[in-house]
Amino acid sequence: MVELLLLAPEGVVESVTDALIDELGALSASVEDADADTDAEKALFGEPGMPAPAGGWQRSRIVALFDDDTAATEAATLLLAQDWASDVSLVAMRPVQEQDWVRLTQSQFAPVEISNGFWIVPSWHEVPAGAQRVIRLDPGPAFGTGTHPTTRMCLRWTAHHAAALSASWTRVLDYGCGSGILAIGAALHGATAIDAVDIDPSAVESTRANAMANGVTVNAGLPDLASGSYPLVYANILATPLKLLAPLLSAHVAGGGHLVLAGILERQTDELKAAYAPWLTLEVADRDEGWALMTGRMA
Ligand SMILES: C[S@@+](CC[C@H](N)C(=O)[O-])C[C@H]1O[C@@H](n2cnc3c(N)ncnc32)[C@H](O)[C@@H]1O
Repeated sequence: MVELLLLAPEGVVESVTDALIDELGALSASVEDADADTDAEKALFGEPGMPAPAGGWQRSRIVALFDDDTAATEAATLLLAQDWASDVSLVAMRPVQEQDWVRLTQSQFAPVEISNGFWIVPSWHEVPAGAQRVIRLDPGPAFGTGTHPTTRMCLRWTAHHAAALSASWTRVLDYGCGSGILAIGAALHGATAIDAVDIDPSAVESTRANAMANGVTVNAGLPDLASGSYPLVYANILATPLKLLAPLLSAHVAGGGHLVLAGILERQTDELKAAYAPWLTLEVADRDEGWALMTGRMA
């Protein structure tokens, strides 16, 4: 296979990628910030709920993959002949080494130990010796493989509190379930009635599939599914939505129940504490790679 490396200004990036894929036979086209890691780099995405600081990168690096030399040459010639593409430049045309992409991807996801004997293990790996509780999970479209510190902290909290909190496992809510990993982790520690909700329908599907693959029962659906109060509520989202969701999430925590929040950077903990103060007192329960886990108990 052969790849074309192109540079394009903000205004034409979409037209270039559309033309490459729809008309010029590219097998794929990826777009990156051409100024990444330089002084010219500008932030593009803000946090959810905040306006994006810009509509696109000033200059994008586009990498388009073709079957062979002839297809790549023809595509480059046709593209660069368009008058709307006069500011697009061809930086390189180079052969791409054939790779075993499946093997390469799999090699990047190793088993993760959450706490003593509690593991997350991709389906293509042997279960490590000594593992007592195992979540079998492969990377998929939904967030939550166990490699992110926010997920790991929630699972660690689950493992450390399972024995002391057995009364809380009767009803559990995983709000923003992604892959369903927290719900599955709770089920493996004895939770029985678990609702897992997400605004993204593909996350709901992933949660259902992953729960089934792990042989546990999780009731997954869109956020409307959450109803009434739960002795234990998890929400690993991000600081801005967690602040907006404070009244709703607090209303779902039963008297004496626990709220476990993640997706919060260490510098954001005071804001979160203030947002939840009308309902409960949040404290930092764990820290990992600049992220904080905050928990609180309803009076
Ligand atoms: C960081 S992922 C967490 C996934 C998983 N619970 C974990 O701990 O790895 C956050 C998830 O929350 C979902 N989400 C974001 N905003 C939401 C909202 N307002 N209501 C429900 N789900 C939301 C996203 O679609 C995403 O799947």
